[in-house]
Amino acid sequence: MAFGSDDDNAAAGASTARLVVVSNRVPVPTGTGHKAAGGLAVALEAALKSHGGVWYGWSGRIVDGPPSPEPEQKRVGEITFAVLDLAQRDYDLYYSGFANRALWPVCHYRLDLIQIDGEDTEGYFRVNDAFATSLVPLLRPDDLVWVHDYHFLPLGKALRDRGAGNRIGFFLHIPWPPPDVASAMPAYATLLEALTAYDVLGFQTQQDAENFGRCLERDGFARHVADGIYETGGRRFLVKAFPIGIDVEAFRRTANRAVRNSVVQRFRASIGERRLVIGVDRLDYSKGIRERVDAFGCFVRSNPKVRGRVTYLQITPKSRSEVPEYRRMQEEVAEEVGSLNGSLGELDWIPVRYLNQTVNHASLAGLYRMASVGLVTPLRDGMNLVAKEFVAAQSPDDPGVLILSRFAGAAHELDGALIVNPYDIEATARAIARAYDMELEERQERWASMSARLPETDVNVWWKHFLSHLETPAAIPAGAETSTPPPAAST
Ligand SMILES: O=P(O)(O)OC[C@H]1O[C@H](O[C@H]2O[C@H](CO)[C@@H](O)[C@H](O)[C@H]2O)[C@H](O)[C@@H](O)[C@@H]1O
Ligand SMILES: O=c1ccn([C@@H]2O[C@H](COP(=O)(O)OP(=O)(O)O)[C@@H](O)[C@H]2O)c(=O)[nH]1
Repeated sequence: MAFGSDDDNAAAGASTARLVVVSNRVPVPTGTGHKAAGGLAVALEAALKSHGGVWYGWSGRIVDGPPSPEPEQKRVGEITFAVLDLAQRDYDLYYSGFANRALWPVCHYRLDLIQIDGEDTEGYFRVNDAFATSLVPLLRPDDLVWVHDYHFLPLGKALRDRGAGNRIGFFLHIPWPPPDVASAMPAYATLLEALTAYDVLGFQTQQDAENFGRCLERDGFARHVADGIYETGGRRFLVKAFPIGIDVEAFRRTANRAVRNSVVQRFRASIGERRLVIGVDRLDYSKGIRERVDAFGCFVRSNPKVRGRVTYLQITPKSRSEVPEYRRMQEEVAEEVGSLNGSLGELDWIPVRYLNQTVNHASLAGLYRMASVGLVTPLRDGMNLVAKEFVAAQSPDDPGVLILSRFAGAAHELDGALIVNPYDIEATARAIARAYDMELEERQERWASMSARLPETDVNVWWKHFLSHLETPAAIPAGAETSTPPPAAST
């Protein structure tokens, strides 16, 4: 089956329909002079500004009593931010429970970490229903609705059940595994059936889109009709890869200015002439941080000449700390770093600088640019924007080398990186050594090929591309229809 032979001309995004974006986190402006935080938030804000619209989701607040069913609304320019509070119990079941202890591990191929709990499952569907019930009165018949991520898999179906006839799209920011792994999800059949209610289902990579298509076909949830188009119950929908990216020009500009950034200057002074190896990740078991620390240790042990001459900076804000698997790995990583610094460090040299803090983009860009090596070695990752930011931040005259896990979505595009299997500690250590010693000419060649690819998935191209497909029902070219009978449905 083929997914997304590309009609990129469609990326014009000429729609005039109003847009309704739904995501768990909503960057509600806090005051005057507001600026959205991350690249994704900035891009979705740009999409909403160009169409006018509503950004709907969780307020970020947890309340003691029952939350109001009426969304709190705040209009800023062309965008209305509409958010619901969550009761503590609903947050525990829907977000910390089902989303982050069942869906997240399954989608990241970690069946050993999955927690299946009937109350979490019930809570997840109930919260999705509650979000749908409160959204329906805000919808106009012509609105385009764009739902984001694993928190809201059944939201489209819940909206349809409440009468929404709109075009509704869905984008999954995390991987979608093959059928044998995906079917370990609790309520798998209910989730898959619910997903067929969307008009467009977007994934980070071709592989994720294909995995999802195989789930649909293997278990009889839908029939493949042609080129990513599926059919069930008399309606058709599109399954396609829409790889996300960063705002390339904005990030390049930030990096160019970053030499003057005082945080970056202070850091430079503190490491002196030492070479910099950098990692930037949320503290998540999917990011492979422990394996990476081990690989760095192995690199130092097998290359005595680098002792005292290199600093590995790992910037790692804590994430989802209320989830036991995250708390456990936070302790494990801290222990690993402590043990490595204890055994390899010297009176005047600490090999790993480990920070549990969020660093802003302006400083990050400067740190990426200063680094000789960028370590992006997740065990599994939907895309990984850090990899793209690292490339965008480099100076063409003296670019650093990206070491990239083959299991990050970004590895499908950034072929100039040194691609590694992050489970193989010694091989990753050898890649660090190779990057550390790489000649300028090879570094420039590798960087140029990656840099040239960044604009293809620029985040503004990404949202225009997705919306152009959401606006226009997928047409099947004459003669392209397949005639495979639908496989028998399983429960
Ligand atoms: O909202 P949190 O629970 O604090 O988690 C933060 C976000 O993590 C995930 O990010 C993913 O999206 C990135 C952009 O598409 C992608 O590059 C990365 O590979 C994914 O892990 C999650 O999908 C978001 O919903 C969370 O807000
Ligand atoms: O201290 C930090 C750590 C991370 N980030 C940003 O958080 C995003 C992480 O996105 P990615 O796709 O790499 O992973 P996710 O955390 O979404 O799984 C990137 O834009 C990073 O620049 C940041 O601004 N400050």
